[in-house]
Amino acid sequence: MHEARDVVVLRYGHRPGRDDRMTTHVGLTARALGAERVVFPDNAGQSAETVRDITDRFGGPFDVELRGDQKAIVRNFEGVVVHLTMYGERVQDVESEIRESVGLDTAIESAGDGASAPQNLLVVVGGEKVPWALYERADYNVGVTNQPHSEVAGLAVFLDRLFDGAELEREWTDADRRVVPEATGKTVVDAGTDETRAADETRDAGEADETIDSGDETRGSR
Ligand SMILES: C[S@@+](CC[C@H](N)C(=O)[O-])C[C@H]1O[C@@H](n2cnc3c(N)ncnc32)[C@H](O)[C@@H]1O
Repeated sequence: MHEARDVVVLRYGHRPGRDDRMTTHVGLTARALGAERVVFPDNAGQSAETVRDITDRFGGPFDVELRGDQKAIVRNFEGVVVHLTMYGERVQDVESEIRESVGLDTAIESAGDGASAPQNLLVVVGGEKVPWALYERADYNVGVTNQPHSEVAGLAVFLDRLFDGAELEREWTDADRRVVPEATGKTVVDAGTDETRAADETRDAGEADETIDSGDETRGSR
């Protein structure tokens, strides 16, 4: 196996109020689907707080960073930069090359000698219009279909392709709570003891729902 590499998601641009819910969901999706870290613009403190709160309750490891220098992060990133855009190359055409470059291609990993060293990966998703320089700097401009949709949908599909579904089996550490998968119901247990919170189960699941939605003040649509 190669040494660990980091998958970092960068939310490029944020309009406070209008983008709160989308930015929060970019962070939650990055966390849930296998990234190590999300970087938000420094005016997205409310979204950062929500994602940190979910991580505290439902586990990690996962880091949230607030940074004001997004152009510099992209310019100076040491590793592979993927920019998700509807104008990009089809994800199904480039996913294997990207997986290989970050050491996630199982065929290459098992090849041992001769396999290139894994690199960190920066996945950039936009909000409002992103600068042309980002298209030029990116090692890959990748489209999840060449149809307009959302940064959350694009990120989710891209990460699942990147990890080939392995992220769905992830174990979480330092969680207070764990959701029990079931056909019907909303059961949450104490992660440490696995003791069912019988009386509180519906309330706890409801709290998580509320927190996730807390960035949505329905202040207008995109
Ligand atoms: C709602 S779009 C806005 C795009 C903006 N109008 C522009 O021209 O850059 C916000 C983000 O969603 C992502 N996105 C939208 N459609 C996509 C697609 N088909 N594939 C990959 N990412 C997509 C991109 O990261 C984009 O920056």
